[in-house]
Amino acid sequence: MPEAKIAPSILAGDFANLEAECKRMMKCGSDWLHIDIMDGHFVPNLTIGAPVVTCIRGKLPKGESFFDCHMMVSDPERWVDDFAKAGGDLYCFHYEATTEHEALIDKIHAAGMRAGCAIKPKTPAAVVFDLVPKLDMVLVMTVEPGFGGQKFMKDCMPKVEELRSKFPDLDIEVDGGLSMDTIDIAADAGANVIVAGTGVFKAKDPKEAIAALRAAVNKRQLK
Ligand SMILES: O=C(CO)[C@@H](O)[C@H](O)COP(=O)(O)O
Ligand SMILES: [Fe+2]
Repeated sequence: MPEAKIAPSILAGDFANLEAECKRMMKCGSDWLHIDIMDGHFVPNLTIGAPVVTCIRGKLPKGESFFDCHMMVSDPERWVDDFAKAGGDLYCFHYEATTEHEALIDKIHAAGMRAGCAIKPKTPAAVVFDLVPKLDMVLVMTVEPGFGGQKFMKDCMPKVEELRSKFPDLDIEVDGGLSMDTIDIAADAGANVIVAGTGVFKAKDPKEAIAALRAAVNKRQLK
């Protein structure tokens, strides 16, 4: 299993102080910053677009911080070049949002980003099997996408187990409701990239929370 990566979701941070919030998470030991892009169409919520990511990137140089862009958008092809220019490192589109998966992955790679594919709770893991050789990451959603602060859906874990047993070296991300109460279940299933919004930003000590999430994933790797 690849190494643990902890990716705080800045959706749970203070949007009026994004620079400070991102830097705070980096100081607290985060590996990646998870940036939730919602278009009010693919999901019933609106967040930010490439102009805001460009501004954050201006404050956090490329190479020093990794932007994991979770694209909850219809027509994901449309934003690839904008997010590459904005400084995105990984462009994770939703399987459900397109029919041209391979072409989209090629486009993301041609733009210089890693390519991820996310599946919603009701989408079976098998849809991505043939895409995995081209993908850098699969994201198994553990809530219905659209909002932070929802309850972790344990019934998505068989999909993580299925993916991990078929693809031992794949980065498998889980997103939604991850905290110290749920991390062991996700880590045992085989997830190694952990998104946590509420679980980190609202923790008494975010640094401790990030370290504890990482320790839980690493403990599973030793089993
Ligand atoms: O993509 C999403 C929600 O759609 C997530 O990234 C959430 O923002 C994670 O927040 P918590 O569930 O950890 O509070
Ligand atoms: Fe997300």
